[in-house]
Amino acid sequence: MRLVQNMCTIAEYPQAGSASGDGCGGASSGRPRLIKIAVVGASGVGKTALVVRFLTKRFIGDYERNAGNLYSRQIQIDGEMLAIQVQDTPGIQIHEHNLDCNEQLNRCIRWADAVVIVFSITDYKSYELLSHLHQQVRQLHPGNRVPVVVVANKADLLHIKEVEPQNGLQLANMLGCTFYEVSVSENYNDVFNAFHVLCKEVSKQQITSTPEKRRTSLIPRPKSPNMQDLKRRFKQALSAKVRTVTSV
Ligand SMILES: Nc1nc2c(ncn2[C@@H]2O[C@H](COP(=O)(O)OP(=O)(O)OP(=O)(O)O)[C@@H](O)[C@H]2O)c(=O)[nH]1
Repeated sequence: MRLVQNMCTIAEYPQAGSASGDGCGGASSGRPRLIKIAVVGASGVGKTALVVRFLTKRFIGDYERNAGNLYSRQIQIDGEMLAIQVQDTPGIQIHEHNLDCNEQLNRCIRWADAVVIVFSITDYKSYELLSHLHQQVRQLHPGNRVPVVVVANKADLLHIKEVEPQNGLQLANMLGCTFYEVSVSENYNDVFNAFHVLCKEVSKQQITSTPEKRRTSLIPRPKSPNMQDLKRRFKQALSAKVRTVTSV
């Protein structure tokens, strides 16, 4: 795993639509296709722990408020090597039911090909943020169905839960998102599956959209008629007609 940069420099990374950032650079340039994932959610829900667990299999037990780091790693999915960039974002605050989404967070969401929204089953407020965040993603990607996975974390802390995991599932279904209940501290496989499914979804989108673009550019345009040739053939036809008329 490689920690790329602090997210302040995120703009320096390939943007969606650029040669390596639009997912179509891999096949032609030999570079692996790039998949960019933003991990968002309230403070303390386990975003950093989730990202680090996915990338290193290790669990971080310490809590340190983070400013947002960008991690990169190559992983193989369905036989293809993909370059994954995961942006960990600072915890979001909610003020009187208004989402305090700063420009930094918006930039991360805009940058991403896919989003993981994390809440903790031990924190009802973090659950309430879920639909606000989902709305924010849809607003920042108008007309583009960016895949979103909802992760309900800290499933090992059932004795202090404030949210029924079932509620998380229902809400995720309503929003059209895939749902995963995980314990980052106890289970690596569920964490891996959540990211794996997301990467597969993005990869599928990239593959289906790219050949389409290519195909349309490869379809041979009907040749514009050669005017000289048309004139010649027209003259020929005319003179043949004239000949037929005079012979009659
Ligand atoms: N018991 C338990 N603790 C967890 C789990 N996931 C994360 N934690 C702990 O929760 C605390 C917060 O985790 P972080 O990953 O730092 O949370 P964060 O969402 O990145 O927090 P911010 O940086 O404030 O946004 C840490 O002490 C983690 O060890 C889990 O599945 N179970």
